Amino acid sequence: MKVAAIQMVSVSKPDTNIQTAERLLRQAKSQGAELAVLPEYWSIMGLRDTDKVNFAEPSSGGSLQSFLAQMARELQMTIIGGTIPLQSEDSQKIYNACLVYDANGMQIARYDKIHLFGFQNGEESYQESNTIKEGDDIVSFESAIGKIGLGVCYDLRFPELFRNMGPCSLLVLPAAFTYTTGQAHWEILLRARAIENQCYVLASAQGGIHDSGRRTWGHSMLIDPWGKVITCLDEGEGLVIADLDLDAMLKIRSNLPALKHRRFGC
Ligand SMILES: O=C(O)CCC(=O)C(=O)O
Repeated sequence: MKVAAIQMVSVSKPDTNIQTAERLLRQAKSQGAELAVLPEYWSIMGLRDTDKVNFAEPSSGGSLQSFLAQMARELQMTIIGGTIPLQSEDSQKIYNACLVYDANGMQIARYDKIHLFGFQNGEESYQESNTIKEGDDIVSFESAIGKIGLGVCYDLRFPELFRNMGPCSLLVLPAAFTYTTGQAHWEILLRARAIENQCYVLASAQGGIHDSGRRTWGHSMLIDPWGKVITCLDEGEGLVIADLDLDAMLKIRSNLPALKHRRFGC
């Protein structure tokens, strides 16, 4: 199966971001992708956190959900819709939600980001819990290539989230890592998740300077179950695309059966 991760430098105008997402999804399809993932907050990343709340949709439907469903149906592709803001019980807070659509345009999974990013170093400060309501449920879904597990951005730092999904063929991570923390940790963490779970990891990022002034790290990539980076896009808009080789994954699991050697309770 050919999979693509789309990288964006989302601006403050959601309509412009929707046009960019559409163009890049069509490009992924034209290059043969059967599954594509958008980055975290692809429609609203250029906005300040407090303004993002105004774009939240009800979970029962809205224009971002219609767009994702329609693109999946038209392009006959599984679309992991990065994240979009969905309303929560608290009108001041949103869910940072990753919705998955199958090639018929049906929503088949929803994952709400569980771990909320907090960081301050004197120059930069982020506190997602001010505007985001955390999810509680670990989410994976079945596909033609086996189980696909979902995480969002900061979730990458919590290995137990992915372990608790059971063996997946592919972990997918829409993200918008900060430049500072991404430069230090992004690739290492992604490769660690691939190595310890002996599966593919597909990460779709924001990569550049946004209208809000925030700078993101980019480096969307696909990593194989041996921990090798197969393809990577440093900065700017675009996509990475590559084939998954499930036989190679099974061979790695058989040569080095670390998943079978787990000792629960030790
Ligand atoms: O974990 C990190 O260093 C960055 C996370 C992040 O930017 C986010 O979750 O929005």
